[in-house]
Amino acid sequence: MTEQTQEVDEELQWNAGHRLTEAIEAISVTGMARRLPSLVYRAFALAWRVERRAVAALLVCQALSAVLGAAGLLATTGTIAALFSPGNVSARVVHALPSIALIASAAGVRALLGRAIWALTARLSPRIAREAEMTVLKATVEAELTAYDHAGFKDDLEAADRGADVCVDLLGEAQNLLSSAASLIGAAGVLTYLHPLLLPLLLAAALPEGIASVRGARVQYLANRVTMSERRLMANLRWYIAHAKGNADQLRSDTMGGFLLRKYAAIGTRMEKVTNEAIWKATKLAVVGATASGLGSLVVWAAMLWLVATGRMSLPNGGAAVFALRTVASNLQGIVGYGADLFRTGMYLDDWANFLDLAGGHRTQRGTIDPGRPKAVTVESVVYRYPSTDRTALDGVSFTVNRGEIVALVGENGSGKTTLSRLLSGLYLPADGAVLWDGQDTRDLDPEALWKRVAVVPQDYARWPLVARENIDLGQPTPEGDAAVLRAAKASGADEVLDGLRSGLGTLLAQEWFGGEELSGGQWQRIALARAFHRPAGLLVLDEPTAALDPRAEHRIFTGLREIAADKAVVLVTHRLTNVAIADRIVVLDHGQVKQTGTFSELINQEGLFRELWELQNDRAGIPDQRVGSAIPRATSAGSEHRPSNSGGSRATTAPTSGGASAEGAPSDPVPVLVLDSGGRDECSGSADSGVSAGGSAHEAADPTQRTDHQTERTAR
Ligand SMILES: Nc1ncnc2c1ncn2[C@@H]1O[C@H](COP(=O)(O)OP(=O)(O)OP(=O)(O)O)[C@@H](O)[C@H]1O
Repeated sequence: MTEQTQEVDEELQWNAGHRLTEAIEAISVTGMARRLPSLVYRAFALAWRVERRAVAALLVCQALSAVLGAAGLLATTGTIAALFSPGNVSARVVHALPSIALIASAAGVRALLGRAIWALTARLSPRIAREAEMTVLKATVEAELTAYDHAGFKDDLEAADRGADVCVDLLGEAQNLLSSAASLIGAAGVLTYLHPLLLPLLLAAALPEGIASVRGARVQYLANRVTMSERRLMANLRWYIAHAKGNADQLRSDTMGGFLLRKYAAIGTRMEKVTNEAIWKATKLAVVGATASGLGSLVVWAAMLWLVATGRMSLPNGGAAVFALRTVASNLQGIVGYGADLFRTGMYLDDWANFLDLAGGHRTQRGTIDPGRPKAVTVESVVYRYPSTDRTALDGVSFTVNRGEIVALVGENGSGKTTLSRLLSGLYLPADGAVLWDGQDTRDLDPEALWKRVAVVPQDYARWPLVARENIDLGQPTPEGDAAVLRAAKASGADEVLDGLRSGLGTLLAQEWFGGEELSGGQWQRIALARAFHRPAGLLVLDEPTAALDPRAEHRIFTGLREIAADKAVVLVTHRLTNVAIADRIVVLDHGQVKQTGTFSELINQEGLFRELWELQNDRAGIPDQRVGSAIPRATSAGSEHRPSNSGGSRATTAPTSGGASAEGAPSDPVPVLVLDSGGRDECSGSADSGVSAGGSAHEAADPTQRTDHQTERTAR
């Protein structure tokens, strides 16, 4: 058995916030109780940010309700005392009437206040939650891109989302706790007045249940936090299994369904185990707490009976104490229950607050200089390492791209091209060395101002669920409005896409949304290019900008690129080496280091990685149909000059040969090619050697370097 097969497969898992879990485990029950006032304060502070008047009204209603509660209880005592006093019954009832009237009016006004409190809380709660969500979103948008490469960032983000969600309960719980506490204070005062022994006894009786509730809340929160990573993983898998439209075909054709469902079920089982353990633990705590408190209550009632029986408390006071005891007990229970709820909510709220701090840790804290459109962007001995790995993605890279120039980045997979393009466009900051925009370090530049000067077409461009216009102007129209959008669309070939849309620029590009239209991969890439051309940028970064384009569209991009580059610095990342011939300079990367720099003709004429890659790209000796290879300009023949004119992309000048033999001289079967026009019609059929393309150009059909990788591969098959 090889060493490799002995290794255990890594489990699919996200990074749980262990440090947070440990911190929570360390919190004592008294510590937790001490936190409650600060949580109440936090809830009201959040509400205050949302609507001050409503909060003020809420507090006034609560204070009034508490005062009326205490007054009602005192009146109860007065009523009982009057009823138990000596004299005839009617005189006693008359004597009790004012107290009874007070009890009734206090209860009525309290009921009204209760409705007002409910309405105010219901009005404020969703707004608090939205405010909390907005804060999370804002912190996320303001975080450095590299935050997403940090282990645990997304977990923390999800916890923060959850924290924002529970904010909807926060005010209700805080206000319930507050009102229980206010009523308790009134009732406790009355109880102490009736006999000082009763209140401490009652508090002692309620304590076990309180402790158990808070501990139970902690147990449940911890389980929730621990399983959060799993839940996120399940949500991701769900997306891959059911929602990802792009995967749906492969899931079926690769018969992956069963395998992924088993993975999904396994995570669910793992999660259930943790949840069940937590439920069991919380239930045990609750039972122990309730039993202890129940026994405590027995002691309290026994004590009261003893006080009355031994004459230490009068009978009327004993009657009033029954009411007071019940009120205090129910308020205590309210405090325990709402306190535990609030404590749990508070833990989620901590996640929210911690995320804001963490995002603060990643928040873009750079300079404030507005760089303007750069004349030159220089990479100076740049080193970059992704946070999750010790490997160096870029190691001492240096070069300059000037306005009006096109610099191509070339290299094998993983050599650092995309990373470098992100550093150039200020999305990442180097660990060492510097990226200079007209001599100014990107660390010192205002990131927003910098990004306004950059247009990037990344490998994975966003397919925003917006209308076509917004997908091109990105919600940032220029004073020219649609004219500028259409000009950009024309430059990228997206004008043809727009022509086919039901409502032109106003068409919603999201099929899954009612009424939306769906574009093909290449059509989306044209839109992504139009986006970049529309931006008033000084630096244009194109990362495999034509990977999904058909030969005609790709030709259009490369013939127009020089014109677009006239007033911009352009960085082009591509594996299709024919296309890099347009560049003024080519930087060849290998394992994060610059291996070669030069023009196309310089590099093609010297031994080195570039020439090696070029030859490999053009070598189709292993492909049975040698006719495909025969149309490719060979490195040896390209040695003199393969750079096309500035106005155009390279075109094959060699007509495809007919027939053909493999490298070994064996005859090969012609490869059938089916050519469809844009309407899906079978325009013409033939073999690869027929030299006919969708556009009818023999040149384009014959030159595989003008095709997408996908097309080339299909033709080869
Ligand atoms: N988010 C990330 N976290 C950790 N490592 C990363 C991350 N993105 C890229 N890398 C690593 O950085 C190195 C350079 O990656 P990069 O994407 O820049 O290469 P590339 O030249 O653009 O590759 P390709 O030609 O495949 O697009 C690789 O080793 C890759 O594994």
